[in-house]
Amino acid sequence: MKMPAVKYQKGEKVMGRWPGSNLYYEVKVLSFDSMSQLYTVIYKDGTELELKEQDIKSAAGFQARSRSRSRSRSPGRRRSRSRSPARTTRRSSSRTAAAVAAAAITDSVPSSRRETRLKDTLETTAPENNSNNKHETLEEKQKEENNTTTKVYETYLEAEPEKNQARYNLRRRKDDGAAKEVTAKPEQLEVEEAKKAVAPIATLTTQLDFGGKLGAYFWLLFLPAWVLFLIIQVNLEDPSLANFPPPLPPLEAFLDAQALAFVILWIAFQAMLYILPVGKLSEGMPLMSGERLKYRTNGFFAIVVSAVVVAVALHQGLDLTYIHSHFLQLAVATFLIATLLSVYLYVRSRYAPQEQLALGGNSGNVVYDFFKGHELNPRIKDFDLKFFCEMRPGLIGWCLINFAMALAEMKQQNLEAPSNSMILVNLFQLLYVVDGLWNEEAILTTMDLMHDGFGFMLAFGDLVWVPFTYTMQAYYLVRHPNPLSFPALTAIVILKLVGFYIFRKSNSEKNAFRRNPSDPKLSYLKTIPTATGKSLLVSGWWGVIRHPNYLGDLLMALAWSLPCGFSHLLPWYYMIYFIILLVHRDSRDMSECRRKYGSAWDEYCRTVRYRIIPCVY
Ligand SMILES: NC(=O)C1=CN([C@@H]2O[C@H](COP(=O)(O)OP(=O)(O)OC[C@H]3O[C@@H](n4cnc5c(N)ncnc54)[C@H](OP(=O)(O)O)[C@@H]3O)[C@@H](O)[C@H]2O)C=CC1
Ligand SMILES: CC(C)=CCC[C@@H](C)[C@H]1CC=C2C3=C(CC[C@@]21C)[C@@]1(C)CC[C@H](O)C(C)(C)[C@@H]1CC3
Repeated sequence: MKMPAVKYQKGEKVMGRWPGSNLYYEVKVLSFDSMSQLYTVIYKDGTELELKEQDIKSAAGFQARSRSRSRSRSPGRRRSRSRSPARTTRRSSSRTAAAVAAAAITDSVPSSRRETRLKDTLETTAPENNSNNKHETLEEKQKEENNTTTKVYETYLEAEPEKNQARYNLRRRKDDGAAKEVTAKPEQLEVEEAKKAVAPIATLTTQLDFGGKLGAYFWLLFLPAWVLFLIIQVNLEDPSLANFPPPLPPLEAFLDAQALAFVILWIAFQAMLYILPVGKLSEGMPLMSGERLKYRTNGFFAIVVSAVVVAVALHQGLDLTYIHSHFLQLAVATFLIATLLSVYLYVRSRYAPQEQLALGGNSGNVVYDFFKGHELNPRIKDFDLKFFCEMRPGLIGWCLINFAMALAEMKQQNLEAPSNSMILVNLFQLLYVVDGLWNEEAILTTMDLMHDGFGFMLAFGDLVWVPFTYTMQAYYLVRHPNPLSFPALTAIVILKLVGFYIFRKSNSEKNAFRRNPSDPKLSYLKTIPTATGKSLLVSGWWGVIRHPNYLGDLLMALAWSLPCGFSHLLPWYYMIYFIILLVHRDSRDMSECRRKYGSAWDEYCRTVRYRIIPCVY
């Protein structure tokens, strides 16, 4: 069989396209892999990538074309015609190819800097294929108008993020040691290569979160103990810390077969609602492999059906105050289930294919990996365990428990209706959950779904922590009434609504942008392109602070604790925990984004200086 000729030879200097952009840089061909039909090239900054032939142009042809086209262009353009990437580097020797790509900035940078950067973009653009021609026409226009500049350029980049992902090997060849050899048939190569492109490498996780291996031991013991402590302490007549430690109930009081049966029934019921072919099938964000998973986003339907079923059961004489009187046993039963689930998740993560693993959770330490979780989207057929656990039994269970606490309060305090404080806590948290389920699709662009492995931390968090500690305010109010004056009530409601508005608007803005960056409704937003092909919002909510959604969430958390008054610290536990959680989450996210977006992220951080509270933090 005659082998096709290799177009570019080893050592040859050619122009290689930078992944996710239309920028071409001088690169040297290192090798050609006839199996995958990919060239390994090295950029001037030392980056080694694998490129397809169509993303390489011969240097001579590239310059000739640039020159002839430049002649017919504006003087500004002509002046720069012979500029090579090398010259770009000379002007600012520290700028790498990645940095230049990332710095093809938007309207947000001061105009002088913008011009300089725009030049980089224009001068290195190749005119070869149709899309490039389209690009170029747009650029010409931009140059003439000189005000919308790279916005158009960027829209073009963003229009094809998946294509970009599939076409480049973003993995540095230098790190390639652990990659498997390609043994697939030629027709499979395209897909296999796309998968290989950004698949995580089977290296050990070295950067450990949550206090590392020792931290994992600590959290594994502390988190369940803290839940038990809260439940026992808050139920004391005087839950103040002066009564710490609370008297421990006898061991047999922790376990209750009936409570376990209720929990299993509840989870099974939610699982049944989840798999019903009702509601939208939403697409998740592209995975490392380029694939997009489908999720049944019928959470709102699930909570409505659950409410109807609970109402019918109440009508039939079900005593929901059982939840209050057996809170401890229900929590222990749920903890057992979460632990079993985590063991299952740990075991299956050991057998999961490379491309389905999260970056973390592979430290080699069983306890740490069990705690952190390693498989990104563990599924049984189409049943997504992480999505289900995060959005259903715990979240809807939270509302059920709150409602049960309102009934228990009426029973305990001989009331005809729940107190105002209890009503506020119930309504506020119901709004939070219903909103989360109504906008269920938005969870697909959050950190948990996109980056974190599913292990004990999330399984326990979703199934135990959320329903049994987020309900602490309602649980507290059952035995510790806190009457509210009308002005206090009004102020708390306003605070909740302001927080909710910020939370919802900012989450929706990011979600809409991530789903369709070229959505005309978002065209007013300024963005920073990054070398990955994705952009970062730098105006709108995400231009005010780096985590506007956290700010809204924190204001809401404040509104949930205020109805409990200031007599005790425990109903404020959620507020304190949430500040710690979000500050830690923000720093985790910062490191992750810096790793992903490099200098573009630094540019974002320089532009948007504050993390969660404007002008403060
Ligand atoms: N009640 C609770 O217990 C909890 C509630 N939450 C809430 O859940 C929601 C989701 O939170 P979380 O997942 O932590 O984080 P975010 O929804 O804020 O997601 C962070 C990701 O958003 C993307 N991003 C960051 N900055 C920008 C930008 N400028 N432009 C575009 N995209 C950007 C990045 O991902 P990429 O670039 O890869 O798309 C980043 O990794 C929040 O509202 C939070 O308050 C969170 C934790 C607990
Ligand atoms: C201490 C410990 C075990 C922490 C685990 C953290 C989890 C409890 C939280 C991580 C992210 C969460 C989110 C929600 C609930 C809490 C957990 C699971 C969330 C589902 C609540 C409802 C919101 O509308 C939300 C969908 C935005 C939110 C997403 C993140």
